[in-house]
Amino acid sequence: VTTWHYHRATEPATVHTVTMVLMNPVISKLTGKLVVLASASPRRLEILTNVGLRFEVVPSWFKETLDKRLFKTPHEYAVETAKQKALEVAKRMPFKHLKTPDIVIGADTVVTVDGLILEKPVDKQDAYRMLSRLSGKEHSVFTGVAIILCHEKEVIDFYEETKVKFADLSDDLLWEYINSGEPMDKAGGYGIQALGGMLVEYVHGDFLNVVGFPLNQFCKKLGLIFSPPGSLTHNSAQTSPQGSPVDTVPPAEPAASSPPGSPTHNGPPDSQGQNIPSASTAHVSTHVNALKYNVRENETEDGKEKLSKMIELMDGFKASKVLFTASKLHVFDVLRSSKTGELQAEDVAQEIKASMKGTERLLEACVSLGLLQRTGKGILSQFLTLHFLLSDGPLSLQGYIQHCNELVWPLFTHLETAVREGTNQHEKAFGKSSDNLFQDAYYSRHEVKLRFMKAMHSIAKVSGRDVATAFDLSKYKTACDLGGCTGAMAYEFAKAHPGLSVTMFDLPEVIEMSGHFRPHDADDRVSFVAGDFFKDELPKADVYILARILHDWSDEKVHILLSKIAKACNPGCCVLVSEIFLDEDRKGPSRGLLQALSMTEGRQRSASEYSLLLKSHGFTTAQVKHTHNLLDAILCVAE
Ligand SMILES: Cc1cn([C@@H]2O[C@H](COP(=O)(O)OP(=O)(O)OP(=O)(O)O)[C@@H](O)[C@H]2O)c(=O)[nH]c1=O
Repeated sequence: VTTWHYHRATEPATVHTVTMVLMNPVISKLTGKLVVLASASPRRLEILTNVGLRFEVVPSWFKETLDKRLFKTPHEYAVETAKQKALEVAKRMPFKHLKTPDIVIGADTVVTVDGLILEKPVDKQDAYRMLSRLSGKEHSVFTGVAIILCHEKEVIDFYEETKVKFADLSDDLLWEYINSGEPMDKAGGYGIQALGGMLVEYVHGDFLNVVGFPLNQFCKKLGLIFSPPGSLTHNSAQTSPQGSPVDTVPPAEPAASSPPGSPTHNGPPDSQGQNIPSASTAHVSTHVNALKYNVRENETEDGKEKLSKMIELMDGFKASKVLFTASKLHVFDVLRSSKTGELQAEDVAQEIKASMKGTERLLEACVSLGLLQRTGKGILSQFLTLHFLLSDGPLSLQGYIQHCNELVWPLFTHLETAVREGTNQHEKAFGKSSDNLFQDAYYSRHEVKLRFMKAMHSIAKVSGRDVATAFDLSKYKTACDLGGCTGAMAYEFAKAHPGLSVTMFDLPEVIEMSGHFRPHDADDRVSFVAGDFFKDELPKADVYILARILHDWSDEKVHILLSKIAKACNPGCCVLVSEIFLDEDRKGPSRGLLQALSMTEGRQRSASEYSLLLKSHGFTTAQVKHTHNLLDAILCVAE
């Protein structure tokens, strides 16, 4: 066990330290607490020492092996790594060192360029590859920081970005620099604080962040945590870009959502018989223990921003219903069909057969929400949203909007009961229970079935291209879209991959109606096969597509389906799962988490959870793609 104690005696002068402490009341708040820096970086030690912080150094044993592909952004990767480094030390200390720290600080610095994350070079050649990539370009340095409050079981995390531009560097200069030995223990292969400073043309942002620790933001965060009530001096620190400044985490649970390769944190209890918090089981608290409520808080910019967020949330349901109603009454179609694309409120009222007063209010609300535009002469459709709002057209979301209005809205009116009982509220909302969601709720009556299919069709149309082009599938000849509904996704795959024939497989009653949705120029490489993917034999294919399927089912049912696919697959064949991927810490996206509230037996999962489910059936994750569209995608190959 390596523990380095930092001794005050090594400081140059006591007077100097006292001045520091006085200058920084935040740092002095930590006096008397056992603060641990979970880092072997001499630069972090120096930065924190220089401001008078007293701490112990216990380098983390956490290996930086998280799968980078599972993170949407480099800073999420850096923050998660910092969190894992700090958690490892927080868990180990009570056992190996027989003391529980008050605070553990972890950090991780990465350099990003050309969409790549660069960490410490493994050898000289690697350093050369990194530095020559950085030559003549601007790059970003992200440091993720995690502060663990061990007794409160809270993790505060944040990151800082600094932009650095390198001059054009000759090979001779690069090799001379590499041979100095400086690059080897530094992210991106350089040290801006030493010889590496000579490579730099400019720095935008916090210099110390590049060196390895964003001191300024760190102090602001400490201010947020330790300021006494009534003092606003430190409460103005910016909120973590990760979300709320402090997230409360409960005692550790099995790390179901940990990315592959990350350790689980359901370790043994600490000396007080409590578990150290685990970052992988994110539980959100709206109440921040460490921040006492301050009545004048809403006078600050931050307070005002939070108030407007609250107002937005309180009114959110009204805004949704305005969109649903305007869409159902065909307001957008009516505006489009007018010769000028512009109408007076009374013309709209007449066309949609509604009262003048009601129509006027609806149109005004639509203008305020950015759905319509008011001109000198009347009301106009917003060009940018129009193609989503019309009832026809390639990118129409009308089907999904109406599904939200007719099915999801009634379910959400029973949310309280759904939360209390943990069950779906179909019976309360629609007067009948649904044991089999698809047979009983979605595909029961003709019009309900059509509405559900229109909803799935619009999602597939809007997201299909991004999903179909997410991965290179050129080596595959056949694909099977399981539960492909109207075939919209299958047609997108056929369009994106000229060498691919796609079988659309769905229940007979769905296939029967899919003709309504067939495009005029239907590609004959798409064929339709009827069957139940839980009961019937699956068509043979090189690629199995599961778009918006798995979230509807429990892990148990998912395993049944995946084992059938695994049996049908030859080595090298693959499964492409397309869903909303939850962030690894389950803090977002809210679109996915809100959808989960009206789910029946299914659940929303992160990319690594899908990856683990597939791994247990012999599929290795090849790539993950966050599309920034309605659905993300993961490609897993049979071993
Ligand atoms: C860009 C840059 C980086 N660094 C050092 O690069 C390491 C990053 O690696 P890490 O994984 O974040 O930390 P580590 O050194 O492995 O320590 P640990 O916290 O124990 O993981 C840290 O040292 C930083 O100072 C510099 O010293 N100067 C610079 O200009």
